[in-house]
This record gives sequence, structure tokens and C-alpha cells, in this order.
Amino acid sequence: MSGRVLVVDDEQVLRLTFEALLGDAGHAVQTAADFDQAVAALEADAFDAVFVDIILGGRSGLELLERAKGLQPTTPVVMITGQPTVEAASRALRLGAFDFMVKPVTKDALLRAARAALAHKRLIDERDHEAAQRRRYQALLTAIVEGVGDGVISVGVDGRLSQINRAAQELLGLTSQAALGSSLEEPMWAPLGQGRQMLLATARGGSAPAEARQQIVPAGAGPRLVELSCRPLRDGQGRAMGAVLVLRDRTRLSLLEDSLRSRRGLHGLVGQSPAMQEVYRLLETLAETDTTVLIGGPSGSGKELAAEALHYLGPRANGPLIKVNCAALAENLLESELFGHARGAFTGAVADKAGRFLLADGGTIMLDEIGDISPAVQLKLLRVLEDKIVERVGEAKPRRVDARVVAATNQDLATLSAQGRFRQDLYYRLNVVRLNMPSLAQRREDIPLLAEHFLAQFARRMPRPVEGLSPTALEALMRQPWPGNVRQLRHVLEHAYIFCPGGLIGPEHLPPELSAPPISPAADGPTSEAQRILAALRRAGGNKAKAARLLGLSRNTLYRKLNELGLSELGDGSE
Ligand SMILES: Nc1ncnc2c1ncn2[C@@H]1O[C@H](COP(=O)(O)OP(=O)(O)OP(=O)(O)O)[C@@H](O)[C@H]1O
Repeated sequence: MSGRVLVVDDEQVLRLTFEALLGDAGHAVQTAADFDQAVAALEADAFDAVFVDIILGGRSGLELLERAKGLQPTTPVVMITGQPTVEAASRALRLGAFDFMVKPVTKDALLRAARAALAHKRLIDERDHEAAQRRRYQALLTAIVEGVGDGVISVGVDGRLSQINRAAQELLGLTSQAALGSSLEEPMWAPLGQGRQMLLATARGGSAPAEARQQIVPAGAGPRLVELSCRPLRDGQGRAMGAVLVLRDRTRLSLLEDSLRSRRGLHGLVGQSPAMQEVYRLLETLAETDTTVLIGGPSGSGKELAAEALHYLGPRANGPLIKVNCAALAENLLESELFGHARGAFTGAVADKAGRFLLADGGTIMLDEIGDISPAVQLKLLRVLEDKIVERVGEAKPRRVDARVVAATNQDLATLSAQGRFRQDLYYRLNVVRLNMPSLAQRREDIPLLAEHFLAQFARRMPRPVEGLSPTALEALMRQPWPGNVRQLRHVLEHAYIFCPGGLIGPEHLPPELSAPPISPAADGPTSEAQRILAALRRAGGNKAKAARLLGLSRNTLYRKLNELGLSELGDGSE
């Protein structure tokens, strides 16, 4: 081990001898003959060891020792004396001398002392180097920790705060600087919520989740959605030193996600429009409850699908879902269909019949086209809704039934009840919660998504190489008034799918009715409605099923309307 050595002695012989011996041993030696020369050398250069004679002409070597320690504190200074005294030795050591040698100094003793001094210096240098490195590392870490936007909190194994950055303070709403060394058990850390347990448990080597997501409500501010990530801190030997928690504020992201996560559909219903988002939100809320829901909306707008969603998204999903189309059955048939009958209750009642309400026990009953039920059935229905009791036709025995009622109509029940055609009390009872399905014209932006959905459905049923809609066909679809709403769109696309030989569906594959000026939706009064129906029947060559499709009405609704308008004799009666 070689080093830079300064030899300070006023005796030239000694200086030269030391210089030669140390030089031969590989050290770079510099000499100084007196105090001032020595100080100049120490000021000019850094030395790894200094040999100083205690007698330096007029000055004391001890004085130089003191000066050397001031200038180069970590450099070992070896004192040399011709007349050792206890006082001088102890003073030298007190002043920080590394060693004390008595003349005559042998070569071996000199080299040994030099070796020891240099080894000592290296040790100190290394320790200093490590400490400096630790300080640099710490400064860097602090800069990083302060610089990142995420909150950082660390604790020692004792659960006491060892570091917290500004972001964490702000996130937690801590107004004053959190005191390092304070325990995380203190109440001021309560807003940290689960993060507190994660930190404490991890720091103590216990088990805790490494990741979590939670809401933090900082004092005097709104709630923040925060992602937590906790890791243990270990030293080089793997010993636990504490834990660090990173808090990432996801509030903005989650708001953004929420606004972007406009859903493309819900349980069979397709559509990404704001109107449908509202429907989905309402359906999810209502699915959880047992309230009677009245679903309104024009024909073909998805009322039946909405009723299904209400059933299948709620706690009754495992129970039965019974659907009854109230317009499809004659009055007396509907009554026994709904409430059941006893054997012999009327001609043809050859056996007991449970009725749809009892079949729906524990589940949901969907009463479609509820506007079409007779006054007698209305009264019976009111009884079920109010008392949850059914009585079968021809039997006076009340039976308890637990069925959720979802009613649907495309008629204006408020007007019907104002006209005395629908019981007002039943209307109020049904109308407790109202869900209105938007018409397709109110959500045209959903047409491309719906088209994609239906084409994929057809492709499963009738494999043929239809790739999708051409832009012009889509444009034509976007322009339609869609009085028949989604049902009509579905029919139109089915037609196009069948007529398209492959590739893209073009406008030429769409049903001819679509290329003709669209039949305008009923905007006003019965006259224009009659005209619309007549126009549709004409265009459909008298075929009522086809006319219903053109109008976007279900067949039942068209029959009802024809009856109401006194037009039931029109058309060829074909389905
Ligand atoms: N949002 C939608 N997403 C996907 N398909 C839909 C949607 N709305 C309606 N449909 C489809 O349109 C057709 C008619 O829907 P549905 O029977 O639910 O309508 P409705 O309002 O009950 O009609 P009506 O009043 O004539 O009984 C069905 O084939 C249904 O699958």
C-alpha cells in the first residue's frame, strides 16, 4: 500500500533517511524542514500520512499537529520525539496524533508505522466515501420522492414515520408538516385508512395486501380515489427496515373512465347513446328492488328486453319470468290465463289451471300491452298488486302470490285513464316507477352499433359472406324516421342480409319501402294515423304483417289500431 507521505523534521539527516526509506517502500514522499514549510505543504496538497518531529526548531511539533488536524482532519499524524515524556505523549494523543515514535526510529518501525497510518487513512476514506455516498443517495432519493406526483410515505419497523413527501401531505390534507418519528397509530393518520394498516403490518413483517384502491377524504376537501401500493424496505442483508407506501391519485382517471365507459349494452339491450346510458342506470337500480315498474315507449323500442333485464339483473333471476301479451287474448281467456281457473269454472275448463301469476311465484310477471286489458281484469289486477292475493276463476279461495309485476305499454295510460278507459287507481298503482324506452329516432347514433349487433346475430343463424354495411347503406339507415324503432331496423337488416349476395350490404339490398319517401311517424291525431296505416297497407299490397313491419308496429298493435279506427276489414288478413 503506497501513499503520499509528508516528513517534517528540522534535522536534515533524518529527513533524508526517512525520505529514502519511505521512498524505497513505494511511497511518494515530500519533506518540510520547519513549521511554515509544513503548513504550506499541507495547504497545497492532501497527504495520506504525516511524520512530525515534536521539536521543530523554534516551534513545537504539537502545534503543527494541531494545525495539520485542522487542515486535513482525516490524515494520520505520527509524532516523533527524542525525549519522550508522558505529558508530551498524552498531549499528542489528545490532539489526535495517530502514533507516537521514539528516536532512534528503525527502518522496520518506520515502515510499520507508515503502513498502519496508511491503512487507517484508507479505512477512514472508505467510511467517509460511504457516508458521502449515502448522503448523495439520500439527497437523490429525496429529490425523486419530492419530484414525483405520487404520494410517498415510509415508516420504520417501529411504525414511526421516516419520510413523507409533499404530494402525500396534500393528498391527506395534512396542513402542518407531519413530524418525522411520530407514530402512525396517532389519530392524525386516520384519513390514510387501509393504507395505515398496510404500512404498519408490512413494516412489522406481517401480512397485508400489497395493493389496494380506496377513497380518501382529506380534511376540508372532496373525496379522492387513491391506489395504494405498499412494499417492505430491507437492508443489504435482507433485514426488515420498515415499509414504504405509494399513493397514486386516480380521481381524475376514474372520472374520465366513467365518462368514457359509456356502455355499449346491458343484458340484451344494445346502444351507447346517453339515452340508453340513462336506461341502463335505471334498470340496474330498479333490478335490485321489488317495486312494480311501468315500462313505456313506442312499439319496438325494447320494452320487453328491458323487462327481461329487470328480472335477470335482480335477486329474482333464478325464479321464473312469465310473459303475458295482454292484447293477444280475448277478455275471458286473459282472466283465466292470468289468474287460473278451477275445473268446471266455465265450459271448456276441463281441468284446474294455475294461472300465470301463480306460475310467476318467486319470479317476475311481465304484462305486455297492459293498456289493452278489460275493466274486470283491471280490477283483479289491482287486487293482486295491493294484496298479493289471486283468486282463480270459479273459486273463492284467495291464494298468496309473490310475483314482481313489470307492465309495458306503448299507449298513453294517463290519457286512457283520464278518458275512463283505464282504472285510475290501477294506473297510479302501476305507475309507481316509470321507465321510458327512447325511440330509435331519439338515439340515431346507436344505429351503427345496433346494425353491427343484428348482422352478427344473422351471421350466426345464416352463414353467408356478408361483411357489413356500406357507408351509403348506413347513411340511408341513418336518415330513416324509424317509426317501428329497433324492431323495424332489425327487419330491414334481415331483409338486406338475405338479399345481399356477399360483401357489403348496399342501399340496393335494403327493402324498397326504405327508398320510397319515409312514412312519417304519427305526429298528429287519428286522421294522419289512419292515413299512415292505409299508406302502409297499400305499399304492402294489403299484407297486414308486412304493413305492420313497415309501420314498425307489432301485428297485435296494428290489429288493435285497425279496430280502433274501424278499418279492421282492410287488407288481405295475411300474417
Ligand atoms: N336496444 C335494443 N338492442 C337490441 N335489440 C333491441 C333493442 N331494442 C329492441 N330490440 C329488438 O327489437 C325487437 C323489439 O323489441 P321489444 O319486443 O323488446 O320491443 P317492445 O318495445 O316490447 O315492442 P312492442 O311494444 O311492440 O311489444 C326485438 O327483436 C328486440 O330484440
